[in-house]
Amino acid sequence: MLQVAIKKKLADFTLDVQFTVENNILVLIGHSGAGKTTILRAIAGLLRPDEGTIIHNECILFSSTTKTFVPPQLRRVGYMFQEFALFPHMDVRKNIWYGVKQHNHTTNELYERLLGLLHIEHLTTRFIDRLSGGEKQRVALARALMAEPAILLLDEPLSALDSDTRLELQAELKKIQGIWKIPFILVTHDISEAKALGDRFLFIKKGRQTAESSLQAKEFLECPNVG
Ligand SMILES: Nc1ncnc2c1ncn2[C@@H]1O[C@H](COP(=O)(O)OP(=O)(O)OP(=O)(O)O)[C@@H](O)[C@H]1O
Repeated sequence: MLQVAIKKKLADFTLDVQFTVENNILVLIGHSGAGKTTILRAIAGLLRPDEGTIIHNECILFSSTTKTFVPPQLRRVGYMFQEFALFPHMDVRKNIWYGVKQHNHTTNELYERLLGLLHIEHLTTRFIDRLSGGEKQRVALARALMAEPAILLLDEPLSALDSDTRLELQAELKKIQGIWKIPFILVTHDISEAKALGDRFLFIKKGRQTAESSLQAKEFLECPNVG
């Protein structure tokens, strides 16, 4: 379980949130500038909160009290950015293996499995600038999972895609979460995407959570707190 209780002074307000994530998908919803990406950056270790704790399975990743700050490369947090952050001068294979320290039987097996799961076997020698948006998304997801993260953060991962590809990849993300069984935190502005993917929802407004919910998708439609 991931436990987050942090405060961070930002330009216009103070981010102040407390939540937990089990091995399922938590969706962060809120207007642009509400603080969603800042929460992900704090969990990944790319930003240091002013106060609070971030604890994963009893391992303290951040604590202002004990002055603990585990650096990003030691956190086992996969982060899929809005713009994918793939390397254009490398082919798909190199992108997926980037950052993996060991090439052995286990990692080779994982690589083959991810190619199959994400239907990208035929793309391994293709350069990134020759891929469609949906293919890039799959490669970025394979790269994030190849590092065998204990937590996966997804910042609007499907926002650049057409609606058919989006639906297809939503189903794949859900399936992969079911197989990996680690906490996923997903940021989206799209309510139908939130409903399709989320097990729980956290509504963020000016750095504060306005409501937390484990409502089923149908009931979620009527929730008045979105935004
Ligand atoms: N390191 C920082 N120091 C101070 N203010 C920051 C910092 N990073 C972001 N901000 C500000 O904090 C607020 C929250 O930004 P954040 O990127 O977390 O929002 P968001 O909800 O992810 O928005 P979007 O949906 O547009 O991506 C914004 O007003 C932003 O300008």
